[in-house]
Amino acid sequence: MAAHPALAVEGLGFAVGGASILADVEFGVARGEMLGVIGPNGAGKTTLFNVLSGLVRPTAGRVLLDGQDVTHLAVHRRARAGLGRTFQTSSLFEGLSVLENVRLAAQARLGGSLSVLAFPRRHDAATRTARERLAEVGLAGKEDHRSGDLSHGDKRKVEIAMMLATDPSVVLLDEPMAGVGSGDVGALSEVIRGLHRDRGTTVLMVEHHMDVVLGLVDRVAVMHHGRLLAVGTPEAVMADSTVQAAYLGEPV
Ligand SMILES: Nc1ncnc2c1ncn2[C@@H]1O[C@H](COP(=O)(O)OP(=O)(O)OP(=O)(O)O)[C@@H](O)[C@H]1O
Repeated sequence: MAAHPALAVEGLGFAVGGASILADVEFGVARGEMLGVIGPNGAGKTTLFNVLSGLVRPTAGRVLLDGQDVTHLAVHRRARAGLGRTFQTSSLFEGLSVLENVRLAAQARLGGSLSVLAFPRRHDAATRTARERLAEVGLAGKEDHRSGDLSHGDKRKVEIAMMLATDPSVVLLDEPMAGVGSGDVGALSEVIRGLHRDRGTTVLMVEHHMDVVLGLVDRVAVMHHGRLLAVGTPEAVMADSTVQAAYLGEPV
């Protein structure tokens, strides 16, 4: 058992204009664990992810990555420390091929010298990484497709491959099933399951498809009005009367 959770938040709060958007949010995610974050619309899930990834600075509390306080680190420095993120809306360059999109992410990771001599080697290494990550998400054979022509499900897989190309140890998936056709949900769920099972990546996932979340995660955190209502196994959380009350009138 590692000494520190892979990711933890302590006393997290975010207030703006007198409104409390997040308050006293506190939980830890163990290395290799998959945690789902659920809650009714407006509960604060996206804000929480924005605070975790560094897009939003909390007004109280701390974010710890492998025990290290990253609360004041900028997005790119957090990414370099091993935190990956996908967004609710697509972040692909639609006019580029599938391979080119993932290669760009891999190149960003490899970074380094801009020397003309070093460039071809880095380009080759990035291409190799991109092909491997695409195979991992089940897109081998689609490398040359134009990204904009893909189904929503395949676009999501490209985004996951891009994130994997940066070699993250903790990933934040923000509504990975948003806009994905029902026929693609199963395949995408398997890709997410693979992140966790095959790579041992620590995963936090916000997702509205309750059956998807409950079928994938080890534990669920339920948010309501900016607070953490409950954290536990899917069975325990869904049996919790306060959670049921929060969802009253909403399909669970
Ligand atoms: N910077 C901000 N200024 C003012 N209000 C904000 C700000 N950020 C978020 N909010 C408000 O905080 C609440 C929580 O928003 P958030 O998007 O985090 O919820 P959510 O759980 O992700 O909702 P959804 O499920 O609809 O995506 C909303 O009422 C939102 O309007």
